[in-house]
Amino acid sequence: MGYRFSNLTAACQDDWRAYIEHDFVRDLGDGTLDENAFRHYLKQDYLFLIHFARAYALAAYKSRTLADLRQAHEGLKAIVDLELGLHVGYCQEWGISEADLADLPEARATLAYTRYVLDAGSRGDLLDLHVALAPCVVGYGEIANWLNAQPSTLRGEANPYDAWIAMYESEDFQSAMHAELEWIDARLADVTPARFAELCTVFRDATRLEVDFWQMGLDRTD
Ligand SMILES: Cc1ncc(C[n+]2csc(CCO)c2C)c(N)n1
Repeated sequence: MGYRFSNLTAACQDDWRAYIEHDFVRDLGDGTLDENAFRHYLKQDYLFLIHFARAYALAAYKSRTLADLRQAHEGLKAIVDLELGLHVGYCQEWGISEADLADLPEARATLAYTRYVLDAGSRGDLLDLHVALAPCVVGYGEIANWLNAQPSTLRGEANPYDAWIAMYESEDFQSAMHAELEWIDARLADVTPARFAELCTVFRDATRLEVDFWQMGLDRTD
């Protein structure tokens, strides 16, 4: 008993490192990532964000307290009112129009990951849902910090992906990540070992699906 978020990453260290230090991430950091791989990722990420917004709506439905309901509402609003708009603008800078995004076929890796999160949350409680979302929310913050610690990472105009790194290292994003960590830490503090084992499975599976999402970008698979 007395678990914390770090016990989840420790329980699936190999999968977690494979996600944080994926070749897609390394190439993005040193600026060598194939531009078409990045475009493929950006397009699929638009669909990912839409389903992620649905997951926050599911979190609202699963909330037992006003505090949890407000948190889910904030997450949903952030994606629908802010992040999707920013994403569409960012896609345009990469030559992807709104029309391209509107009739995009969903890649298998996007389908698998997003529906897995929604299913883990539907089957379980609010903690299962947050644990399924955590590789996304916490992982991208950790990736930005990991990239900044690598000597091979190139920052500024020399790297076409600099804006991507800047987004996830930003204070706004890092503080949202810490709020999520605190929420999960508080709930993990009193779960039983059997319950923790269930949550580890959810966390590991979602992490593996993040790895597949990066790989989909590199391979440009549908
Ligand atoms: C495959 C994939 N995984 C994670 C993120 C990052 N992300 C998406 S929504 C969100 C929560 C903040 O509202 C975060 C951190 C992404 N873009 N694409």
